[in-house]
Amino acid sequence: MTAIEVQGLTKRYGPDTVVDDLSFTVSPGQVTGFLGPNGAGKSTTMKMIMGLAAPTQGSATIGGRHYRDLPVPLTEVGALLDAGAVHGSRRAYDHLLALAVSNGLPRRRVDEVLALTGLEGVAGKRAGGFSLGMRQRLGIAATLLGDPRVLIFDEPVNGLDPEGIRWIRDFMRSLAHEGRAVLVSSHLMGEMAQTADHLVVIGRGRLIADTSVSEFLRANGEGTVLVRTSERSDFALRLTAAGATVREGLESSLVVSGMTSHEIGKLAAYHGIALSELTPQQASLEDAFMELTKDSVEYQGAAA
Ligand SMILES: Nc1ncnc2c1ncn2[C@@H]1O[C@H](COP(=O)(O)OP(=O)(O)OP(=O)(O)O)[C@@H](O)[C@H]1O
Repeated sequence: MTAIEVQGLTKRYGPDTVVDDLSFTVSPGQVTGFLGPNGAGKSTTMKMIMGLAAPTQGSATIGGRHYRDLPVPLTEVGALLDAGAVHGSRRAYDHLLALAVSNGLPRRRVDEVLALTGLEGVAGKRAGGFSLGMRQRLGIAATLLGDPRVLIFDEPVNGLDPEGIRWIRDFMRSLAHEGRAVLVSSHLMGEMAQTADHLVVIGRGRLIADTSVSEFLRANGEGTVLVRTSERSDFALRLTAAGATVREGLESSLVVSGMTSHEIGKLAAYHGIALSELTPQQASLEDAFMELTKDSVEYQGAAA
């Protein structure tokens, strides 16, 4: 069953439509990256999924039910929407215990989630003294108390150092490998490309792209090679015959996919064709993302 289903979801605040007829699904067993520039409506969408904001129109369901109809929500869905939401004076263990008890969950889950998130050593310490990375881990531990099949994280790597980012990324992936559905928001394409299997991209509250990461990478130039030669049409035919896909690039260049630059160089040598350029293209995902969301960002800028 689809883990999260968002259908025609719309949120208006006064005259502003911040989420606009949004539909997408989040499937089990994968990390779905929820991407969009600042102010695109990601947090608002997540809040509506979690029953923290009421949709103006449309619906968001978890395992086929609205959040408000889940008998024990923590056992179905865990969400980290704001890592700062922990009382600084509370000890990590007590924070988790209070959540477990108030949700009717067994005490042993507290020890289990502390171990899962590598916080056993600091269980007795006050959260106020935690680094941002530790607070994020504590927030993630809380989402796992009810062992839910669905997890939602809003910008979990914001402000973390590379080690913290790496830990969160690996953890999200392991949760998905266990068959859980993981929805994680970010405004950084590069980060998502390394973490997610699937991407849902929004701008100005509207759906811009709903695609697998591999498809996105393919469509945005990863693995192409720029080739220049005076024997352009001849070499294009040779490349196509060898199984490559060739299209025209700027200034009489060829953009080749499906072959490495090494293979292309060897093919040229074999046919005695001189190349004046042979350059593997570094796909800039951030560029592709900016291009994709350009209109929504420009709108934001003009409105600000
Ligand atoms: N309670 C509210 N009342 C009025 N406007 C709101 C409210 N909450 C959010 N907004 C507006 O809705 C838009 C979308 O905000 P949202 O926080 O969902 O975006 P986001 O994609 O999560 O961005 P960010 O990465 O900056 O958090 C913004 O323009 C924001 O100002």
